[in-house]
Amino acid sequence: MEPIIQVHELRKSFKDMEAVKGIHFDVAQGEIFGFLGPNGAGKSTTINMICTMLAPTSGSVTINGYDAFKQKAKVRESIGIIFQENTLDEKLSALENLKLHCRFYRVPKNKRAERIQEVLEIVDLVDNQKKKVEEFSGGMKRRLEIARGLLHYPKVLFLDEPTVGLDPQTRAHIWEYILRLKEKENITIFLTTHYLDEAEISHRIAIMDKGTIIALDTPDRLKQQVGGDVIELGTEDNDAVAAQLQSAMPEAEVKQEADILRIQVPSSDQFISTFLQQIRVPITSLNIRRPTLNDVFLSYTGRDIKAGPA
Ligand SMILES: Nc1ncnc2c1ncn2[C@@H]1O[C@H](COP(=O)(O)OP(=O)(O)OP(=O)(O)O)[C@@H](O)[C@H]1O
Repeated sequence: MEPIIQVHELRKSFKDMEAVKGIHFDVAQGEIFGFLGPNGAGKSTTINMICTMLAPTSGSVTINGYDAFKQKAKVRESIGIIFQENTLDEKLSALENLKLHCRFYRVPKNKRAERIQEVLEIVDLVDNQKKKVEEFSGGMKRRLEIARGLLHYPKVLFLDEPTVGLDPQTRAHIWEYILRLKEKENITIFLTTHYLDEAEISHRIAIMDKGTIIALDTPDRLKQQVGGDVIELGTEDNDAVAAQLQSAMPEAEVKQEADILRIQVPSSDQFISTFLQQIRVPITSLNIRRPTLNDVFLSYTGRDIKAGPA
């Protein structure tokens, strides 16, 4: 089957600043595609081009078989976008918001009522449809936005930080709804998030940095590529231990974080059997674990995903 999104040699310059430097990737139909990167990496610029909102400097994007730069209307019919900021009309009810959007997206008149109830059901808002949006909780507003993004039967849903600012329980619920809709409508999901535990849900993850895609694979394979074990060590003199470690185990990747050393090694065995005993300063904490997506992110970008621009 043809990929639903095909991005080829895509570039964008703002004056002499090249924000996107000739990137390539495909997204398969029905895939959850995670798109990660530190602030300023070029993610929004890329998404805006894919969604027809920004003209590229060069390159091509095909969505659902349509050229994103020559067949904008067709592409817009094929996609739903859930922005970070609330774009609902707070003075209207949920139902009125959805009706308005149906008109805007030209959902056929005879299908509107049925489709509205379908999407309300997916996000569990049937009983609240007559309430004004200003009376909704943050989680309910997000769910309504997701419902609205689905009204016109899009093939691809762009979710930009779908759960930002929500509490963990509401975040978990939003994900239940997103997965439910994936099951019901076999939609492709293009996801950006700064929550790496949420990115785990992706079939594949692309990591963008400084205008290029620096890694693209399944979460498991990305973690395998980082490989080995991650040791988090706190001592009373981290600087001295870091220097000692660099000469004793040159293969170890050592990063100083707030009050710990984050050490990546092919295997923790040697570290435990020899190095740990050589440390002459008191150890305050020790944790050994397998790499997480955050380690993948750190290893590729050199930054924590929650950190600001380099
Ligand atoms: N309209 C614009 N004019 C000039 N420079 C821009 C414009 N839009 C983006 N940039 C620059 O392009 C680079 C990429 O920005 P972009 O917003 O795509 O990054 P991002 O990965 O989405 O970051 P964030 O996670 O913070 O949203 C940044 O250096 C940004 O300052």
